[in-house]
Amino acid sequence: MTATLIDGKAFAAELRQRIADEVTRLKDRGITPGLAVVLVGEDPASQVYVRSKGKQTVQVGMNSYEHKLPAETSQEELLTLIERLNSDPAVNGILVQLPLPAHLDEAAVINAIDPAKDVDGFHILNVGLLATGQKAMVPCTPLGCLMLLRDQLGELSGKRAVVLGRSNIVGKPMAQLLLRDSATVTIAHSRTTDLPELCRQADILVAAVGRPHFVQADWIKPGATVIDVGINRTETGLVGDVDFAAASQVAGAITPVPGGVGPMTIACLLANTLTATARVNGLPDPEGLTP
Ligand SMILES: NC(=O)C1=CN([C@@H]2O[C@H](COP(=O)(O)OP(=O)(O)OC[C@H]3O[C@@H](n4cnc5c(N)ncnc54)[C@H](OP(=O)(O)O)[C@@H]3O)[C@@H](O)[C@H]2O)C=CC1
Ligand SMILES: Nc1nc(=O)c2c([nH]1)NC[C@@H]1CN(c3ccc(C(=O)N[C@@H](CCC(=O)O)C(=O)O)cc3)C=[N+]21
Repeated sequence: MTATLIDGKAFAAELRQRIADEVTRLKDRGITPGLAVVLVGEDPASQVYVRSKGKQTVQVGMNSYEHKLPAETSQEELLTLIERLNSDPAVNGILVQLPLPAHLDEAAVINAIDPAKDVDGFHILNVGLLATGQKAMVPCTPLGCLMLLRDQLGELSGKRAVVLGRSNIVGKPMAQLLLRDSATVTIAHSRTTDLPELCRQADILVAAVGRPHFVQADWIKPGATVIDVGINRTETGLVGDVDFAAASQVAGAITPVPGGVGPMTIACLLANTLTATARVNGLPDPEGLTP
């Protein structure tokens, strides 16, 4: 069997087009959404993402504000910037690129962001709102994965889903979204026993582990839908957490790396910025951009 390729790049391009159309409508009312991205330090991979985010923000007609701070920035300086962005009406979304340098308190920084501008959905208020089924800002990567899964499968209700990874930015919110769609969800991690056997029961397998080619073809239930979140840089280039070549002979549908979840993450960041802008202006949520 050869799996259907889930084209995240094309899906993300369509999503950005819809966002651009909505931005045009907002601009007619005198509203231009603005996204502020804060990068502390000079991590080369982070610089690439931030540049790419800034470019796509402008392409959909939004204002992009980039704040690049030196690696030695103090907690106080960073919090002062966040306070300034919180009270700036031109800024509708704030993203602080993670990971932060070790001397900074990541949780304190995230929780200092106005929850209404928290387009990453990492603030404890948004985490709690999502967990209790209330209107939240939803983390971009899991939201992008959910969109791809719904597009591929239609209905997720009753499906068995296994999420590999329990991070606050991918694994846990992914599990919450799948649960909200009434999938039967198992979260696996480094202490999980009999991982291959567990994965073989999954109709939906989401891999967010951060290890190249970790998921083997014989862990996959024939016909399953496989979402590969992993971004791993190796000598042979960018690879996911799934052994793609072998897995695509077993899976029913699978995302590639690159060109799968990655582009969806950035498109969903713009979607969240649009949603935040609509909400702060008392407008209804834009159609199809929220779970
Ligand atoms: N495409 C995109 O847009 C994005 C991609 N990523 C990528 O996704 C991947 C995961 O990211 P993130 O969640 O931040 O990573 P983390 O390192 O925070 O979490 C990794 C998770 O994988 C688990 N894990 C590690 N080793 C094993 C193992 N041998 N067996 C089972 N579970 C294991 C860890 O378990 P434990 O908790 O027990 O340690 C942990 O829960 C990375 O490759 C990252 O680059 C991340 C964000 C966005
Ligand atoms: N506050 C915060 N929010 C994030 O959402 C966040 C973060 N910090 N820190 C880092 C991770 C990682 N991440 C990616 C975004 C896009 C691609 C992406 O577009 N990838 C392309 C390839 C890009 C390339 O070639 O390097 C693809 O998969 O096709 C990947 C990874 C967001 N993250």
